[in-house]
Order: sequence, then C-alpha cells, then structure tokens
Amino acid sequence: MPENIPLLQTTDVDICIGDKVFARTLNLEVKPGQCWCILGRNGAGKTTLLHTLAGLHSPTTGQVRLEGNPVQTLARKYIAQRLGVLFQNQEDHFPATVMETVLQGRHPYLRSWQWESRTDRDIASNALTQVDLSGFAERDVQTLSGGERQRVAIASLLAQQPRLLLLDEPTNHLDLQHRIQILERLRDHTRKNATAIVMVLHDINLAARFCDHTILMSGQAQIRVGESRDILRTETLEQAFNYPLTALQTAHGKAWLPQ
Ligand SMILES: Nc1ncnc2c1ncn2[C@@H]1O[C@H](COP(=O)(O)OP(=O)(O)OP(=O)(O)O)[C@@H](O)[C@H]1O
Repeated sequence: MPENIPLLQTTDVDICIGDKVFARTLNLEVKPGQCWCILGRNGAGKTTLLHTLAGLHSPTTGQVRLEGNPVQTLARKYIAQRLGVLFQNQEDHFPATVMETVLQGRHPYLRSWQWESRTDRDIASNALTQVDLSGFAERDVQTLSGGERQRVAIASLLAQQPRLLLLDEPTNHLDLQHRIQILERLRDHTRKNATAIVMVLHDINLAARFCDHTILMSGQAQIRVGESRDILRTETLEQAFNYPLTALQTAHGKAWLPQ
C-alpha cells in the first residue's frame, strides 16, 4: 500500500437514521501510527459512526474508504485481513476455549477447511500474553469474568493482525490497571507497526492520555474533528457534555474532574 494513502478516509459523509441526523459532511483521514477516539454524549451516534466506518452501516451520502477503496465494494475476507472490529458486548452461545476463540482472529488468513497452523497458535498465544491472560488458553469462555472476556476479545483482534482497529468501548469491564495497560499496549503496537486505532471511549482522561486525534460528538450532528490537543479543551468539553469540569495538570498532561 502506498504510504500516502490513509488507512481510513471519509468524504462528505452524512449519517442519518430515520429523522435523526448524526453526521453532516464528515471528512476525516486516519493515517498509520495514529490513535483516534470518538467521545460524546449518550445517543450522540458514536457506535453508529463506528459501524459506518466499518462498512456495517451505509452512510446516507458520501463515502468511506479503507486503504483507498470504497468499503462497501470490498469482499468481507479482504476487509477482515485489514480491519478488526470490537463490538460493545461479547456473547457466547456455545462453549469454546479461550484459545479457540482467539484463533478465530486467524480465520481471514485460512482457506476453507484449513486448520490453524503452529504459527497461528503462536500468534494467538502471544496475543493472550499481551492482554495478561497467558494461563487461560484452555478455559471455557463462558466461565470468564466480564473483564477477562473483554480481554479475550481484544486478544482475538490482535491475533487478526489488521492494519486498522475500530473498537467500541474497549475499556468496558476492565479494572483500572488493565484499562491503562491495554490502552498503552494498543497505542505502542499502533506506533511500532504503523497501524491505526479508532475507538469509542467515555473517559475523557483516557482519551487525552492515549489518543492523538479526537472526534467529539455533541449530538444533532455537531461534531468536532482534529488533533486532541485542539479539541480537548475545558470549555469545549463542558459544552459537549453539558457539565462543568475542573481542569488539572498531571504527569500525563491535562485531566478533568466533574464538578
Ligand atoms: N436502527 C436504529 N433504529 C432507530 N434508532 C436507532 C438505531 N440505531 C441507533 N438508533 C438510535 O440512534 C441513537 C444513537 O445510537 P448510538 O448507539 O450510535 O449512540 P452512542 O453515541 O453510541 O450512545 P451510547 O453512549 O449510549 O453508547 C440512539 O438514540 C439510538 O437509540
């Protein structure tokens, strides 16, 4: 892929469901090495936007491109080798081991009826180590805690090795230590491998600490897009969330407390 092509691009995208408008002429470019967050009020359309970026929801007008190609025209297998999506809730209707679940991330690279190779298993084991679950390979996913299950889902995406990760609330169910550790590892992986992340977060302090770009959704298609240092300002955040904040200076930069 030529280096100057963004991993993800939207051109004049409008997103509407019924009479609700979530985005108007949205233009953005996600480049290798970047970490983006989508922040905003409940119901502002964060998940709808993430699904639109993933090609799961068609924009009303405009176009979403994955590595330069319109996402709606691409084969699912081609997309799955380039794009990993974390949905809000993981549901396990059937018993499966943690290793089997993480190995699902390798399926875009297998032919029909082909078994996973030793290399696939090594990649999956390494992904489990990344999320602090190396002793869990043989556990049934249905027996895991919410935070453990969330980390298995993230391991499966790491095993998939896509160039772009779209994550809906990846810190859901995670304790304080794992929230920081997982976001740190995802960000470092992004920088090292020239991949990119777009993730929905509810915590503005995690967004400020880990994301270089922000999409701030205030509802009714009011969206600010840009570098986090320009978007994450006290007054802007107070307006977006309709709540007063106190700004603090920390070792990791600015942080905000609700008043
Ligand atoms: N298929 C649909 N039909 C009707 N309304 C929908 C549909 N999908 C989403 N909505 C509505 O659109 C709005 C935006 O939903 P979305 O899940 O994108 O919000 P969000 O910003 O992710 O919210 P939250 O912070 O609560 O997770 C909500 O009011 C939701 O009820």
